[in-house]
Amino acid sequence: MNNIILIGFMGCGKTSVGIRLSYLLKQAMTDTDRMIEKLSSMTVSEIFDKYGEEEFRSLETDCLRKLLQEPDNQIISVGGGLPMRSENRELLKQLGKVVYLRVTAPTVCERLSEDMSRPLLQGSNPEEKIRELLEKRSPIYESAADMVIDVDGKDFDEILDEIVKKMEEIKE
Ligand SMILES: Nc1ncnc2c1ncn2[C@@H]1O[C@H](COP(=O)(O)OP(=O)(O)O)[C@@H](O)[C@H]1O
Ligand SMILES: O=C(O)C1=C[C@@H](OP(=O)(O)O)[C@@H](O)[C@H](O)C1
Ligand SMILES: [Mg+2]
Repeated sequence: MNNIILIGFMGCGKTSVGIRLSYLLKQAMTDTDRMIEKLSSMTVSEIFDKYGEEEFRSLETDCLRKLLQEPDNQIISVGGGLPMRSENRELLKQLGKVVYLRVTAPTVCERLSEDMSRPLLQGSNPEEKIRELLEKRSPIYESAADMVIDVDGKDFDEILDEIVKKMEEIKE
């Protein structure tokens, strides 16, 4: 399929870049977190609290299977942990081109230190958790990606420009 899928760590900008890319390219947009919240009538935090992370991961897999049945040419932003399941990485490949928005820990800390909506960062030492998780996940994001965009210090327009240019390059 020809979707564009945005992956990367929490706070790298998947959802906000996805919205802007969808507007720029005039393509529909789906965010898997929002899709799960809509289908379950619960927030991501409520799902983690009530059913735990594994159940949330299964809902993410369900989302990808549903997206395979939906119209093509969408922008899809996924949750930061979704590519950790190998089954999900296979589904992402089938769905389209995977764009990894690569971010460093200091930028994530700056953006998310006050944020209460990400259950995995609600412990006593979010900075340490961010560094730990980022180190563990980075090689997996890289292995799942068709292209990598470094996002630190870049504004949305710069990131969109890079994505569009690199998409054209890999089409040729
Ligand atoms: N390139 C950027 N420049 C400035 N702020 C950004 C950038 N990308 C994301 N943000 C901000 O960081 C926060 C997290 O972004 P979000 O799109 O929710 O990330 P993700 O979906 O990857 O977790 C939001 O407040 C968003 O506005
Ligand atoms: O990295 C993760 O495991 C998660 C990332 C979140 O999405 P964002 O990456 O959009 O913040 C959301 O899916 C959930 O809180 C778990
Ligand atoms: Mg998001």
